[in-house]
Amino acid sequence: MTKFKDLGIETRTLKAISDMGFEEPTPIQRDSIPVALEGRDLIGQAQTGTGKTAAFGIPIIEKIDKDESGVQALIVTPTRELTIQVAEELNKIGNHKRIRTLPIYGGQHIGLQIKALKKRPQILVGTPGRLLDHLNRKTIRLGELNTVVLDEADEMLNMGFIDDIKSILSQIPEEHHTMLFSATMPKAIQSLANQFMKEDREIIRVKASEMTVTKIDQRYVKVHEREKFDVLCRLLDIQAPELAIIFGRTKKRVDEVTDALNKRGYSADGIHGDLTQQKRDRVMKKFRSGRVDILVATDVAARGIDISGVSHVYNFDIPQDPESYVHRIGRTGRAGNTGVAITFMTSREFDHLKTIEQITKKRMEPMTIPSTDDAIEGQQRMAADQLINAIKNDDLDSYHNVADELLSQYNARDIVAAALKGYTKEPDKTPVEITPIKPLDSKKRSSKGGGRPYNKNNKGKGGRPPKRSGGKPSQQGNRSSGGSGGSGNRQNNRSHRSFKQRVK
Ligand SMILES: Nc1ncnc2c1ncn2[C@@H]1O[C@H](COP(=O)(O)OP(=O)(O)OP(=O)(O)O)[C@@H](O)[C@H]1O
Ligand SMILES: [Mg+2]
Repeated sequence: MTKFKDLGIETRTLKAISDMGFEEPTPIQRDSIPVALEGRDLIGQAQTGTGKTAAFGIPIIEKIDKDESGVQALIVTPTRELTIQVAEELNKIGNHKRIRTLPIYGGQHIGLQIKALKKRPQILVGTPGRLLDHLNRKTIRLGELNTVVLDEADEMLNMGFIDDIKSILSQIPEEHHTMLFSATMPKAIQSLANQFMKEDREIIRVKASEMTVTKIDQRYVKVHEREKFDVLCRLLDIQAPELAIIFGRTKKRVDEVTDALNKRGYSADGIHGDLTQQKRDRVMKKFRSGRVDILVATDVAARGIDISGVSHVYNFDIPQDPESYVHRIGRTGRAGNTGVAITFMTSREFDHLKTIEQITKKRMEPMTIPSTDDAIEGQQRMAADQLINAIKNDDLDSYHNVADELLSQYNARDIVAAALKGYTKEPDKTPVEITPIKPLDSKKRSSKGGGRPYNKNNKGKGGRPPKRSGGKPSQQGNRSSGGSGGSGNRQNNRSHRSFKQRVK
């Protein structure tokens, strides 16, 4: 079995890798690192969550020359959140070598970025728009650059970033090497490779019979549009995800589902391209730290985002194309963990489901809609788990006197049942407002091109363009919460459901 030290990596980087808890290289790392160390161009394709970041991050750190003062490596990513995450991972890999990586993304104060750039980071990670902005202002110079990575390269094509990328690449020295990484490499990527890469580029594809990770249990539920939200709540009650991501098609959808979940006592927050960067950062931090357990998102969170503990992904709306499906469900089942992905499909979207299955070469198992009774039982089982957990882990001595008193007066079965009832979140019927959306039009999808068509008018500066979250989102902020009432008295908020907290 190949070890990191067999790949020609120096001690300080090996130490950093070991600090990160990586014991041995993943296949994409094993195959890519030597090629990248040689300075050759490469296209790397491997399933979601299999360590592509370190596959380019480790050789980049290895090749940085600390005696040079300019930017030596540039990583371009499609979203701000991914930029932040990739920069964090590179800072970890370069920790002992003291290599500085700086994230550069739209929505963040440009003055602060200029200040940080003056500290001379050796590596930049950024979104195309903001990088270009700095290049135009001459606050970033790439005269000493020797490595460029396009992470999620196909997505940057979909988003119409090609012209920005061309402009960026036109400002770097002739002598450089380029790496493209993604879990999906539709045919359109070929023209990108022809334009930007050397002919002797290496294509590294980690062989897998399916495009998706086998450890993700993939299912679909056939639902009516109007049933979707209630079915979602029942599934959450039964499956009790550790952390879950729910993908919706539009920004409005994300706002509505987030509000509705909170009204029903779940702890959810939403993310999409219309939120300020501060809000986006806050939401991601809350979700990463587990302060909310449900992230409701447009596809803005589908690519590359790595959050441990995401046990379930729900496609509240079936994704527009198979690539989007692969990336969305790939937010779970990462780094060898298991995961569950459930896709809601209305009867007119069957063609879409079939297209996804064809491209991923994986069948989704049908699932029947759980009943309210199933949901109640699911909740009771969760309550029982909490009780058992407390019996095993908590100091219960101070409760024994009262417990003995109860046992002398009541039957043990009733006492346990009452305790369980106290911890059980009974099905919540609080009215919520979810505006129905039209099913996907099956004619829209062309499976050949691989993803959404390139549309340069959709380009946005430094962040997500408005296109794929659809709708007319700018007016969503003042939406009334509908005739729900009674949302303030929830006591079953998920974040307050631990046994200890509820006892108090
Ligand atoms: N060699 C390794 N051993 C153990 N864990 C690893 C290793 N390499 C990476 N990881 C971890 O695996 C997780 C997924 O890695 P990463 O985000 O790089 O995946 P990816 O292939 O880029 O996925 P995506 O296609 O979704 O972008 C991260 O938490 C990372 O820290
Ligand atoms: Mg990645």
